[in-house]
Amino acid sequence: MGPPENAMGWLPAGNQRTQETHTVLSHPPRDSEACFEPTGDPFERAVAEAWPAAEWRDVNVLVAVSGGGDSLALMRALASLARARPGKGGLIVAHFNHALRGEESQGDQRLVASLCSQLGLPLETDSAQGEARSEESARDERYAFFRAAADRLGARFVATAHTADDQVETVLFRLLRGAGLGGAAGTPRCRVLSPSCTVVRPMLGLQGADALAYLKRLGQDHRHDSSNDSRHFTRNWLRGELLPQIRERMGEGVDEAVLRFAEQAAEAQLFIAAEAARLLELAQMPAGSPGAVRLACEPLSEASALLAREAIKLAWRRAGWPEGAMAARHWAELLAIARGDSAASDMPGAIHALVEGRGGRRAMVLAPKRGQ
Ligand SMILES: Nc1ncnc2c1ncn2[C@@H]1O[C@H](COP(=O)(O)OP(=O)(O)OP(=O)(O)O)[C@@H](O)[C@H]1O
Repeated sequence: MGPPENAMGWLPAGNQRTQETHTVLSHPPRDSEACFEPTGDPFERAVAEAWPAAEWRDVNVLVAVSGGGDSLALMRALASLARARPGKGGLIVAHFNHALRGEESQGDQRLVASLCSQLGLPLETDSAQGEARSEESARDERYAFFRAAADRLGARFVATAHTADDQVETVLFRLLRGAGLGGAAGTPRCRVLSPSCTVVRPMLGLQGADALAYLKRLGQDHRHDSSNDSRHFTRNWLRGELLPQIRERMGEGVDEAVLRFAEQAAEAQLFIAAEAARLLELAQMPAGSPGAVRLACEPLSEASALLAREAIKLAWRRAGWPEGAMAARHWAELLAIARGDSAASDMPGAIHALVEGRGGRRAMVLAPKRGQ
């Protein structure tokens, strides 16, 4: 589906109401000149530099707005930039009400809705059906909502307001929990959400303090998420207690140091991924039976352990087998089997590994166990 268009570049009238749980409110811009006058504000310039308007003004963009300071700043900046540089696309605000904080969650939604109405931006919302079991499941629900909304509204991008502060927290948090190089690379600037939609994070290089200063200049209120004050969740403790202590002890430069490390990790990860894909091309053989994966052992034995392990992981991922149950020792075991250092065995996730052939013609076959 191409991006819907109408005279203003917003949604066609027929798209304004599509599902019971979704609402798209299209308001005539009230006091629009005051709202949209490009201010030449440094924050807007920084957002424009990170994500040039030429990349998004001719397509529909969902702006993910929670009601907190970062995402309201992104919404205001993109709205101002869109006004300064009109195109064929439109901004649509997307808010997911997790309904985890009672009246506070309703207040978040009201603030987002009222700002949409003030700026003349369409709003797409949905609410959680039950209480999310974990932060992960809440996030999954939110991204499922973004995916469905982007698909239905023909949005090419979902823009989120992750900042450099979020990135520092994410990288430290993952390292402390035992991330590999990929995890240490942090949140990517872009990621594919669906075949037709990409998540972009134009504020990854900006700080939350810049966003708040911008809102202050605009006289724009924002919401405070009281659950962030609780130290119950490790991530909040890291943000609220550990990081301030680290900064006090080691200076503000620690943030830069963590971000530089994350960038290097991302670069290294990209390089390794490309090399692993090349190695897999050499190793992959016709599977023989449906759902199975057959890999020639020779190229895997000759390559470095790092690349061979990554090639096996890639084959596993491409087969669509779950990675959750695979710990580092399981990947190491598969590698040892491929290299002839260990006998074939059962892997978690109901996959069986066996070795066929001899010498230079050995192949490792991975296949779901019978009856699974
Ligand atoms: N309820 C929400 N509705 C719409 N957008 C949201 C909502 N919550 C978060 N977002 C978007 O996601 C961004 C990051 O939010 P937050 O840091 O809370 O998410 P996270 O779960 O830590 O990260 P991730 O989105 O990578 O999983 C926000 O700045 C905003 O753009």
